[in-house]
Amino acid sequence: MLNKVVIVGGGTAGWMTASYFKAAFGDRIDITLVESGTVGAVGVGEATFSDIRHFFEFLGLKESDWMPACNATYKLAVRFENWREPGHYFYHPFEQMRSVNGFPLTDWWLQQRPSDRFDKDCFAMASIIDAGRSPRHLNGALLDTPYDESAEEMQGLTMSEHQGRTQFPYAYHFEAALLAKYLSAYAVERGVRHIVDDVRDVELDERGWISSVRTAEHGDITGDLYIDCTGFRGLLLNKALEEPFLSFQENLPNDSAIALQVPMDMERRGILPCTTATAQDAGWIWTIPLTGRVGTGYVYARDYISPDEAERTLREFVGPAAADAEANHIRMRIGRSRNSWVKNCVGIGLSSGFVEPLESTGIFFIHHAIEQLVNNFPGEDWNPAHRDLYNQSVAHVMEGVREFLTVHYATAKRADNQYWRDTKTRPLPEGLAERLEKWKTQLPNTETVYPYYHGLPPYSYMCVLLGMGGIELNPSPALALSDPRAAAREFEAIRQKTEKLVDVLPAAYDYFTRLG
Ligand SMILES: Cc1cc2nc3c(=O)[nH]c(=O)nc-3n(C[C@H](O)[C@H](O)[C@H](O)COP(=O)(O)OP(=O)(O)OC[C@H]3O[C@@H](n4cnc5c(N)ncnc54)[C@H](O)[C@@H]3O)c2cc1C
Ligand SMILES: N[C@H](Cc1c[nH]c2cc(Cl)ccc12)C(=O)O
Repeated sequence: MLNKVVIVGGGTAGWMTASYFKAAFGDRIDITLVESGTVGAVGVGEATFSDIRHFFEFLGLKESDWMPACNATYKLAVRFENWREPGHYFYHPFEQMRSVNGFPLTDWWLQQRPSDRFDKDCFAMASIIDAGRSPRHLNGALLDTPYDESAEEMQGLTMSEHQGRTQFPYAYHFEAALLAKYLSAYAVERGVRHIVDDVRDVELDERGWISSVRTAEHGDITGDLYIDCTGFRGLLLNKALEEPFLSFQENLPNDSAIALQVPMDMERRGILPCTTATAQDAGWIWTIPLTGRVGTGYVYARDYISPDEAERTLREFVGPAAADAEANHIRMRIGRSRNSWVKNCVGIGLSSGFVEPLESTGIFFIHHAIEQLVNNFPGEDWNPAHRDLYNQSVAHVMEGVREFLTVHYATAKRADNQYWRDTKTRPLPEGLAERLEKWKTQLPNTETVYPYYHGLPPYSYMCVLLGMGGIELNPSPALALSDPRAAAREFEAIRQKTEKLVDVLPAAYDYFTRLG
């Protein structure tokens, strides 16, 4: 039986993989995780997709178990500030797009324009976030949505099976290092062998497959399957097996980040329950509220700004609270390994691929990769079809997200300096130019977005196009011939429902005080 797995790396990817495999296979799998005591994890990665709830569910963990341990908060959307013009913002929320008479509500919005805010008119979430509300009532009940948390048909599905069935109303923010610690305890309790040591060498057999990893103090560690979770280094996949890395930089030039962890009195500040991405002269700054601090960072392109200037900009943006915070400068490798599974090695996490964290896709990539690897787990015969299916699925997810992020820059109205002007003339991933043309005629739908599963539904594209404001969008001509009253009623219903929810939902901070 093929059941001996060696994971190299103890960041988010390593521990998510170890704990999920234990939950999936129990004692029938033998896992050793080796992580360096000297090379740290990247230490960022605090915002997620709502799908991550299936990960915790799979592990049998409740929010009340893991959230307080990880200083976690709720994320109801990404809020984009200043991408169109100074002072403008919009949300990309976790909320299903409604449709009226077969047309998405955003299409009706283009025709009726009840206000200048598509997000407030079409979604309840925008006003709930503006008011700093929790998506759960103090008794733990979810805000008023059609989502049934306990519905049987919602259990045990993979992320791609869930897509389109429902939209869970929130994701999480958490402290990456605390999550890794929490998951390591979970995995070790269930039998994962944990070795703290440096992998110095990777031994290959005569076929070029990995036969062992050589550590500094624990000798050679052997397994059947090796998971490379060594981050941007790609020690096994890219270095030992020489799998090439395909860069996305011609589309997405941001190659660096500087991160700060800023302690704050969150009771006084309050929690805005979303990730904020504020456009800057050479990139953008993320702001992520946790229960005891704010995580923030500037994602930028070195071609346009130096690391020192980026650090100055970030510190100014945060203000005096950042004075004592230590800067973590990070060089980002943007793109993907040509294949993430090569021979008996699978790269998961940053070794497999990464795009800038504009839509918080890093942990989603990891979760997706783990689900796919469990579904395609190799047998004794190493049937290459499993490997090929896996590689195809991982490539589609990363290529789709590459395209989605490029859409943000290509369609942002901001064009006030060279960085932002260049975003309009960069090469586009193959097929995107044609899709952008289609979206000018008809808002994105399942037929016209990137055609393979990549985690983002068509409504996510609608939000970005309507919010960024750089291309002209038109309502479907059919709407001029249609009865407008049902759509008008829907806008009014959303307005009323939102008003009520803002009134009755607790402040996000108060909810977490209760949870902790
Ligand atoms: C600036 C930035 C912001 C991000 N923000 C988000 C976000 O908001 N949301 C999101 O989903 N994702 C985000 N990500 C991505 C997220 O951080 C990663 O996907 C996640 O942390 C996984 O990292 P990893 O485990 O692959 O690598 P790492 O965290 O780098 O871990 C690598 C591990 O390998 C070990 N290692 C390395 N070399 C050796 C060796 N020789 N021997 C033994 N062990 C070794 C290290 O000790 C470490 O444990 C962000 C990434 C960056 C760069
Ligand atoms: N897989 C979906 C993807 C998704 C749907 N709406 C949003 C909003 C934001 Cl900010 C990120 C991702 C998604 C999910 O995670 O719900």
